[in-house]
Amino acid sequence: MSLMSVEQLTKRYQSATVVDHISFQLEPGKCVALLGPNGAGKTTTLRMLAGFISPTEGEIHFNEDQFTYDNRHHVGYLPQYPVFHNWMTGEEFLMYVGQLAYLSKDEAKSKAHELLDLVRLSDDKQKRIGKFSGGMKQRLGIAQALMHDPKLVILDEPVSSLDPIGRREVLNLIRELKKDATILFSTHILNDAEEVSDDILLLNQGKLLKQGSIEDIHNQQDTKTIYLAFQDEPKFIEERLKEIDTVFNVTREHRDFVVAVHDVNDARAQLLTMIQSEGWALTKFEIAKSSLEDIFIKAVSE
Ligand SMILES: Nc1ncnc2c1ncn2[C@@H]1O[C@H](COP(=O)(O)OP(=O)(O)OP(=O)(O)O)[C@@H](O)[C@H]1O
Repeated sequence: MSLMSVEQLTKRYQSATVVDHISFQLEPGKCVALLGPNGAGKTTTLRMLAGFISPTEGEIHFNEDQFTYDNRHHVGYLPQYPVFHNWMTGEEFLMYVGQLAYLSKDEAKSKAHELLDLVRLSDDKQKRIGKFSGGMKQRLGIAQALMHDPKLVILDEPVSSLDPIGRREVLNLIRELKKDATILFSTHILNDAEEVSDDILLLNQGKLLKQGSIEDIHNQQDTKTIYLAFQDEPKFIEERLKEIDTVFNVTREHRDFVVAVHDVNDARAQLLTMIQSEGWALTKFEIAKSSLEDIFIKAVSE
């Protein structure tokens, strides 16, 4: 059963529709990347899901069997530009956030220590936040989003402003968090999405262009390429490969035959059957994936 269902979610500002009837479900335990170019509507979507702004139309439901009241109790949120009290220490800040979430002082202290440990800031817990690096602040921001044990953790561009080291630290942390929580994070860095997320939502001009697992989205591409190489080049190989229905083009790249196909699963089965029955000595069989960047650019430009 899904953790959250979003139906026809829409946000209009005056005449501008910035989120346009988007529908999707978030499955528990998944890490989902919300992708889209600048101005696509990512922050607006995340702020509606977190309960900070109201939709103009549409609905957001948490699984009703588990939750019955205000969604905000179940969502932890890291804004794109988090603001801290720089004169506080990391520990003080987390305890303050915990008390705002109705934890007792003792509960807040113990949760703060647990999370400082998780985000690897225990050694810096007495340091003023003003002296933190960008990566440390972002990790503290993630810790504050977890203080009330939310079911869903929403992170708005958690790595975009960080240097490579800070980025790596936060990506590692997301990878760890996804063992226990459902995570939805926005980014326009496609490698990051590919590296840590299970599913993606691709938003452009307020519309959801693609959604699903990264693997499914790769597989949905219209065409695919399979690279083949053989120990000894079989005779009339190009003509023979073109006999397969789903193969629509064969070209050469050095020793490789580059086989363009419509349906990769079909092509794999038929190519391997042909190669085996002909006894051709195969030395390479490689399915080239379109990168997420290719898919993103194609979807947005269409
Ligand atoms: N309060 C508002 N009033 C009017 N327009 C708004 C408001 N908030 C956002 N917008 C507009 O909605 C559109 C989507 O903005 P949003 O911040 O959600 O995009 P985004 O995908 O998060 O972009 P970025 O990657 O640049 O942060 C933009 O055109 C923005 O100008």
